Amino acid sequence: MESLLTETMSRQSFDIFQEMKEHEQVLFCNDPSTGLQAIIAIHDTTLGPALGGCRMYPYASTEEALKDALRLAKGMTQKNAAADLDFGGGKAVIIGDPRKDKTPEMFRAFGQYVASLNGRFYTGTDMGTTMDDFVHALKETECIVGVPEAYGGNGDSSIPTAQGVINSIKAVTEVLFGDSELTGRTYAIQGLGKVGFKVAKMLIESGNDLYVSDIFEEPIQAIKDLANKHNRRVEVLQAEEIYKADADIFVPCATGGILNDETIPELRVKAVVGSANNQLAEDRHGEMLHEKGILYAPDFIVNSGGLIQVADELYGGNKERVLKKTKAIYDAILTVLQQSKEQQIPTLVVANEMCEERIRKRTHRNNFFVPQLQPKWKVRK
Ligand SMILES: NC(=O)C1=CN([C@@H]2O[C@H](COP(=O)(O)OP(=O)(O)OC[C@H]3O[C@@H](n4cnc5c(N)ncnc54)[C@H](O)[C@@H]3O)[C@@H](O)[C@H]2O)C=CC1
Ligand SMILES: O=C(O)CCC(=O)C(=O)O
Repeated sequence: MESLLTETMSRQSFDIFQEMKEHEQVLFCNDPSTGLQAIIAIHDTTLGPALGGCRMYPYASTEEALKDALRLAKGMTQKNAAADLDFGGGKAVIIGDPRKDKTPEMFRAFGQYVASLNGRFYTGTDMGTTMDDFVHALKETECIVGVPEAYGGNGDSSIPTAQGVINSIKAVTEVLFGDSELTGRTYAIQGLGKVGFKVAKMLIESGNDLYVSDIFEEPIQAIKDLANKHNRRVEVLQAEEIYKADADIFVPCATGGILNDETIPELRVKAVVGSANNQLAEDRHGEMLHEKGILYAPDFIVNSGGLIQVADELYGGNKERVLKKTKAIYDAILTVLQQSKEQQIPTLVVANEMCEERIRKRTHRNNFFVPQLQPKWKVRK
């Protein structure tokens, strides 16, 4: 907080309300006793309480963390609308190194801040956090999702997220090659974490060789071991080399902003389909991919499997319902790709319009007066 204020004062150009633009609320959480420094961003609650995961990342500055939280929260409004869920967009970021700085107390403190929002924000895992972290937060608030099955939840949300990525790859191969076969294509996977590793595993088990990259050695070793067991080959690329991989499909499953002015000219793939949130550095990069003839499957549809599962948890949890909705990601991606082809416009434009239309229609429903609900003030009958 202090560093944000210092930055704000020293750089006249930084205006927090300008940064927030259309966001409803931002909560800065500072708990020196546990070392917690977090930002909760709520973008839009027109469709319902905000729902979105919590990322832990060693941000270089508070400004960088704030920008990430704001952008991720906005993406959740789109993702909830795209998946036809009655929730709004929000996201949290914890500033710190997930490999060194986590403690149970930190997540309990985080849980208290979530509780203070009194049902305006539900959260769970994202990059750098796991279900175990949120078991601590759950002691302070019920507004936690992606809860382990042993605690009555739907369990690991990265499983349906990975399944949604696979379903999206099938839709893309249908458009590229005329069938939805996973086998016989080449894939370049960036990031072998909770989602990326599962995607890589499914692709190896379907008989594919892979290009992969990660910044840590353990997941690389684990995927090599798995590939060996299945007689498949994994070629490990340095972080920056993954963009130049001679593959059919690039599967980004790590950080955002990786499709930008520097990387797009390097891409040799036919399509980009991955779980990473906010893959496009800016919307105009969707256009750049379109002009280059690279199919871009919009991230907020591709990676909506986890959200579908955690939202379902709040309605009592039903695995069949989740599976059915996760399968529908295939149809949604296929529709976006087909419309983009027919209308000769970028896939992002089609997907954004689809979300805006849903929000417009549902905003109208939310405005409808329901007589059983008590008005906030006393009204004569
Ligand atoms: N977990 C989920 O269910 C969902 C995740 N996502 C998004 O998918 C992405 C991955 O999420 P998780 O797998 O949960 O995160 P994770 O933290 O479990 O894994 C991320 C992996 O990426 C690696 N990595 C980080 N920077 C890298 C770089 N520059 N190059 C290569 N590898 C790098 C990390 O070492 C780690 O292995 C994130 O953008 C997240 O927001 C989106 C929807 C749901
Ligand atoms: O997948 C989750 O656990 C929460 C949903 C989310 O934050 C996301 O889709 O980015």
